[in-house]
Amino acid sequence: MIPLMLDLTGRRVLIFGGGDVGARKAAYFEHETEVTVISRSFSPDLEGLAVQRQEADLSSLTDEALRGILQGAFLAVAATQDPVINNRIGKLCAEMGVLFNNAAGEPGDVIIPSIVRGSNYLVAISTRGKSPAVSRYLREKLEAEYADLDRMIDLQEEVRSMLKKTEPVQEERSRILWKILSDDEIWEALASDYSRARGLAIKRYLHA
Ligand SMILES: C[C@@]1(CC(=O)O)c2cc3[nH]c(cc4nc(cc5[nH]c(cc(n2)[C@H]1CCC(=O)O)[C@@](C)(CC(=O)O)[C@@H]5CCC(=O)O)C(CC(=O)O)=C4CCC(=O)O)c(CCC(=O)O)c3CC(=O)O
Ligand SMILES: NC(=O)C1=CN([C@@H]2O[C@H](COP(=O)(O)OP(=O)(O)OC[C@H]3O[C@@H](n4cnc5c(N)ncnc54)[C@H](O)[C@@H]3O)[C@@H](O)[C@H]2O)C=CC1
Repeated sequence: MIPLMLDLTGRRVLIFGGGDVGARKAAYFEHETEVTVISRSFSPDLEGLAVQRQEADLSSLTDEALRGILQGAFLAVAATQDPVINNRIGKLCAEMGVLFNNAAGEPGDVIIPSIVRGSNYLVAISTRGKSPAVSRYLREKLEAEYADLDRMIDLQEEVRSMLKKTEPVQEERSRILWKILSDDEIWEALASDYSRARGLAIKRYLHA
């Protein structure tokens, strides 16, 4: 398996099963595209999410009826607690070319990762399905360790464009950017005062 960053605009995502896990998966896609949750009951966690609901008892639906629901979908998530139902949806998705994520049952062709995000970056973490708790653990570590990453990216972007005008040698530009990334004092300053961090970077590495 390999990671891809997807633009889901205009693609339909379906979540089968509206329990706590279905609600978490729905929240994952909520701001990206149109999401419909199909279930016979709906968790309170779904309240306030911008998702459509469709009430249905999946075990009483024929394959033909399920195919009708899946028609035109880009990705489906099976999140009922019944692996038989989930796997059945997976089989139909495979036939129809719909991407499939299985929250409980035989793995589909998509894994939902843990995500660390800022306005300038996106990190997706997976253990290839072996230990979701480790994915979450790693996400929390990264969030704590790199709380100022957004500001470092801003600083790198700024210095990088300054260097392009003033430093003709590419290796030298790269060396300076790495120096800034490796400077603990600049990271420390970024936590509270961007302009001080920026000043330090310029003084130490651009006018050296
Ligand atoms: C394969 C995968 C399929 C998929 O859903 O795509 C899957 C499967 C299963 N997870 C289960 C349990 C837990 N899942 C979590 C948490 C998350 N699970 C997520 C993804 C994935 N979970 C995919 C693999 C990801 C990877 O490759 O690492 C995350 C990353 C994303 C998200 O869901 O949003 C999200 C963390 C988000 C965050 O906080 O950053 C926790 C921890 C917690 O909640 O504290 C627990 C309890 C502890 C534990 O069991 O580890 C069980 C039931 C096991 C049982 O019955 O005992 C199954 C089914 C099974 O294993 O059969
Ligand atoms: N992939 C993941 O990240 C995780 C997966 N799990 C597993 O995911 C499964 C779901 O967990 P929860 O959401 O906590 O369970 P839950 O029991 O709270 O929710 C299941 C939902 O599926 C619906 N449902 C079940 N059978 C149905 C049917 N025949 N027709 C229509 N709707 C139906 C129920 O109405 C309910 O809304 C469990 O097997 C759990 O072990 C658990 C934790 C994380």
